[in-house]
Amino acid sequence: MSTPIAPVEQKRKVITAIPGPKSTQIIARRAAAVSASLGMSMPAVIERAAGGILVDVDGNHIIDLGAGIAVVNVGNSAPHVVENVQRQVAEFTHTCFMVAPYLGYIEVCEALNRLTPGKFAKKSVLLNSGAEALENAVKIARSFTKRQAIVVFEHGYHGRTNLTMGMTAKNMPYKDSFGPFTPEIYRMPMAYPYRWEGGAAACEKDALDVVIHKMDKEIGGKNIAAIVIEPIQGEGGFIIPPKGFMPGLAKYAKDNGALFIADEVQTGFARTGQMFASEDENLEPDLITTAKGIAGGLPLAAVTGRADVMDSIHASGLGGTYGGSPVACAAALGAIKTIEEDKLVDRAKKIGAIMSDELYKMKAKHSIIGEVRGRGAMQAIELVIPGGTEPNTAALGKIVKYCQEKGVLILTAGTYSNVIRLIPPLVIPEDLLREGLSILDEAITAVLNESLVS
Ligand SMILES: Cc1ncc(COP(=O)(O)O)c(CNCCCC(=O)O)c1O
Repeated sequence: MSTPIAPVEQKRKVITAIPGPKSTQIIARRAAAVSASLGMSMPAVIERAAGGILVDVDGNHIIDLGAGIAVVNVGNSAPHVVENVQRQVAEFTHTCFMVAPYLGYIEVCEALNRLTPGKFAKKSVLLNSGAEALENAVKIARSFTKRQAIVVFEHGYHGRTNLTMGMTAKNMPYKDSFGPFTPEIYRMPMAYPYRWEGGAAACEKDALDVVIHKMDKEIGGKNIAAIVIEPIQGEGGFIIPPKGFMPGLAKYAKDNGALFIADEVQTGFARTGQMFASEDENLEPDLITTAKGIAGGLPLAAVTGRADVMDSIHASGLGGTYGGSPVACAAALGAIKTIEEDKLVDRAKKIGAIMSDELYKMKAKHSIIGEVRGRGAMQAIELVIPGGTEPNTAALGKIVKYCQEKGVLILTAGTYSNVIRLIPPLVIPEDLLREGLSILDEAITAVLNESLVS
């Protein structure tokens, strides 16, 4: 057993500039060794992390409001995850589940089949990344329905592989120069209340009809293999469709012999204050894709859905070398145990209420905030030029930089690069969360004052 390591103090500490001297040296090595294409939201090289804190190599303690893009919902190095992984990695690391099976993979599938919405028999297949889960969900849908058309939505994000780039809406940075993309992907308007012509009421009244009309006239319902949508669009900017939109799409799919696929890669595993966001309107998707929060930081993803659908694929039509690796499965069982034991679904609700309250207070003070939106521990503000709805991308960068310099990591999103999203670990202590939010408020004030001065 490895030697115990000191706990991470849950306190923000900024003892050097960020990046500090050691980070600066390592980042220079990063520049020399790593493709310049890779992003770097926070210029701080991390050496420890737990709870709501990231510790960099210079000893700075940074408040983490990003959770590695909604991955470490249970926190970095969560005890059950560490314990399971240490045991598993010492027992065996890989057999390839298609070659020689192992219990952990089966137990993760049993948990997914139990935890996902749907009062029908379910089965699962495990993969390595969200994009791979989407790839497999589309394969399964096309094979089951014997159809090809895949319906996706504006502002949607589904991955960076060729198929999932085609499904993803935003060109830069995800798609530009990487085409051609696979055919038979059809993008529909998204029910985006804040930016719908006529506003939220018109969106609730008209969006579903607009989409159904387009699917009927431009694709033909009988040609659709699947409708794929995120219950809350993540990279697109935490866009929440009005009530009725998702159920309406699910009904259309059912009425036309297509599958309804919920992409819960970012919304899944307690993030939204429910185990899965699909529960919010009692959706029972034919297939659900999951990843991110599933395994406490280890790479794992899944497609879970109707057993008749999952069993319709010819022998060995699904597979891959590493999918559902024993170590990732051990981590997932630890993460799921943590979510259930520590009641992180309820915790996400509490975190969401705190963040939403504070964001609305900020909105009352700052006209730069066009909208506050979110569900559970998945909250966002959309930044606009005061007095209108024009996206305010310039302010976004300045606010993020200010927060970074104060030792707070926040992430951005949005088709127009004007959304600040808050997706902290669900185990973040309340005082740290509130401190991080207060620094965000301070950042907005500072940027606004600067713009008034400059
Ligand atoms: C809904 C939804 N589906 C699919 C995916 C893809 O999951 P992978 O594990 O990144 O492949 C995501 C990943 N989102 C973060 C992408 C980060 C980046 O690449 O810049 C998602 O949010």
